Parts: sequence; structure tokens; C-alpha cells
Amino acid sequence: MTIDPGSLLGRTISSITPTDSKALAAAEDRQCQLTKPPGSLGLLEVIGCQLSAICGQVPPPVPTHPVLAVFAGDHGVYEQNITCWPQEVTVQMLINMCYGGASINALAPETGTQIWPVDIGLANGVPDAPGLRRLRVRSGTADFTQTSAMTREEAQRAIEVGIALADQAVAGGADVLLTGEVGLGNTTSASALIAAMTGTDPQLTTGRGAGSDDVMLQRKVDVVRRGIALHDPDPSDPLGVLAALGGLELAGMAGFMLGGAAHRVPVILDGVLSCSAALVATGLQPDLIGYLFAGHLGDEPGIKVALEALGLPALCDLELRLGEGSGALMALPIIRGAARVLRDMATFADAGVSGKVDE
Ligand SMILES: Cc1cc2ncn([C@H]3O[C@H](COP(=O)(O)O)[C@@H](O)[C@H]3O)c2cc1C
Ligand SMILES: O=C(O)c1cccnc1
Repeated sequence: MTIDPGSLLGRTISSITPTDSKALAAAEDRQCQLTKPPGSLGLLEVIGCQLSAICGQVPPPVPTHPVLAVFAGDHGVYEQNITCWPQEVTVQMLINMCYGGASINALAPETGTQIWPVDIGLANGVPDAPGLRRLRVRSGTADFTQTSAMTREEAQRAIEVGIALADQAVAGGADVLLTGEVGLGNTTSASALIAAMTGTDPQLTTGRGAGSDDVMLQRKVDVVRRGIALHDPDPSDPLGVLAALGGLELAGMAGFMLGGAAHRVPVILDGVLSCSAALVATGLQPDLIGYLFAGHLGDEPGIKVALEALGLPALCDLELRLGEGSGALMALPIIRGAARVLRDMATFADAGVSGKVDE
């Protein structure tokens, strides 16, 4: 793997350190002193401890300034008839997000989350729209069944767009980052990335995306197989895998994760697209894993495969199959709740509640 150590990606990778094991142990100790049977808050306790390990403090601060970056990109593999929607829906949905009409716009106010729509790789022109960030690296990927989706340089530049956005978000006060995307055809790219990075058969990583029927689903599996046969991707070279199979928005998400971890800020994954990006990003920097939360399980089979490989539990399952960042948004109150438990609960000693009876 050749990444220039002086590049933004190289510097970001080397600035990420493992999460704080002392703070983790202190948080675990505090969980046992709080007025509840130890472990009774289940995953909420695990999340709280992970938040402490991320920021190095017990209790951890309750995240109050969330930013959801929505990376939009088009896919050359669209040509293989792997989605049942017109390609122009990508740009149309990005514009819809700018004007407040997408699912994430409806869900974000519950947590005060800012939405940052980003053109990182749309195929065609994009009209002006409020809040749109124009950071295009190239105009859509190439069809990965024919050639590489993009060059290594483009893959790195797209990752660096994500890193720079995370830098900007944190500089502006963001204390938790959420990953989102839109890109018709992108579940095919994600299935390919997950299959390649985990060595799993594409039949097990490929799902129906935005509503493929049985025939289209089988075509998607075949397309993924062809892509993997053509490129023979090497999981020890995550940048090469990403360049071969795409997409630009997945690269942007990977960078956003790395950028968050470099600032010791938690990052919430969304569905199958961000899970595929997380495999690439943790391949580039394994210590990233301590900063990631898996927002939800969802319907796409690739999510389960990816989360098992990453070793991350999903925080909830609302049977979502939308993307955009919708599942990450729904997980945020759970993460906030976990931080509040460590901050606001009384200890047995403080509250005068008797401890467990020794047997
Ligand atoms: C109206 C609409 C809004 C969406 N918002 C997210 N997606 C989701 O569906 C797409 C992936 O599914 P596939 O791989 O089957 O094309 C991505 O854009 C993803 O964000 C949408 C899809 C549609 C149709
Ligand atoms: O898991 C997801 O995020 C997802 C599933 C289907 C379509 N688009 C996104």
C-alpha cells in the first residue's frame, strides 16, 4: 500500500491513535457504581464506555452538535441495469435535500443535526441550491465491470474531500459526525466492496437496494462477481479495492470517518453504503474502529456481513433500507442517552441505595 505520508490522507492516518484504555476502564468502573444492577443497561453501558474511551473523559460529554454529511455520486455500473430507478434521481434527491424535502430533513430536527449536502461525484451539472457543497472529484465513476471505477489518485482525493469536511465540521463545533449518501446504483458498489474486503461470496453481500426484483437482484450478484473477477481486488490494499469498485461517495464517507477519528470525535455509520466505506477506512487505519458506532442493522444483507467483520453491534434495527443517513440519525438519541447515563445517574454511595447482597 503506497500512500504518501505527507498527503492529507497520510497525515490523517498517522494522527489517529487508539481510543483511551484508561478512560475505558474508569467508565466501566463507574457503570458498576451507578444505581442499577451492573450491565442492566446493556448496550447503553457499552456505548457510554466507548464514548469515554474516544474523548478520554468520564463521564463523556453528551454530543450536542451533530453534522450529517451527505455525499452524492453517480456510478458507471448503472449501465449494467442494476437499479430500478433513473440515474437522474441522484442529483434530484441531492437538490431535494438542499430544499428540505428528503427523509433526513424530516428526521434531523429531532436531534438538531445539520445536513451538509455534497456533490463529490455527480455525473452531470447541478443547479444552484441552498447549502450545496461543490467538491466534485470526477463526474461519476466508470463501470467497474469494464475498467477501474476510478484511479487510485481520484480515490485518495475523494477520501481527502471527506477528511477536509470532517475537519471543517469539527472546527465549527461538531462533536459527533454522521455519514450519509445518495447515488443510484451504489448498493451494487457497496456489495462489491464488502465482498472484496471480507472475502464473502457476493450472493451473501448483495441486496435489493432501492427495490430490485428477483431478476435484478441476481443480475446485481453477477455484476459484482464480474467486477471481482476482473480486478481481483486485494483487501490488504483498501485504496486499490476502492479505486477498482467505487464509488466516489463511498470514498467521501470513508474520509469523513477518518477525519472524525483524527479529532477524537465519534462517528455514526448508516446503512450498507457506510458499512462498506468503513471496511475500506478501517483497512487504511485499523485504530479507526474504536471511534465508530453502527447506527442500525437495516435490511441489506451486506450490513450484517460488514458489521460482523468490523466487530460492531448495530445500535437499533428499524428495518430501514433507505440510506441518506436516516439510520445514523435514529441512532443518535441512543448515543446521547448512553452519555447521559454516565453523567447524570447517582452512584449507590451518593443515593444511599444498598449494594448487591454477597452470597
Ligand atoms: C427516491 C429515492 C431516494 C433515495 N434516497 C436514498 N436512496 C438510496 O437508494 C440508492 C441505492 O439503491 P440502488 O442501488 O438500488 O440504486 C441510493 O441513492 C441510496 O441512497 C434513494 C433511492 C431513491 C429511488
Ligand atoms: O442500507 C442502506 O443504507 C440502503 C439500503 C437500500 C437502499 N439504499 C440504502
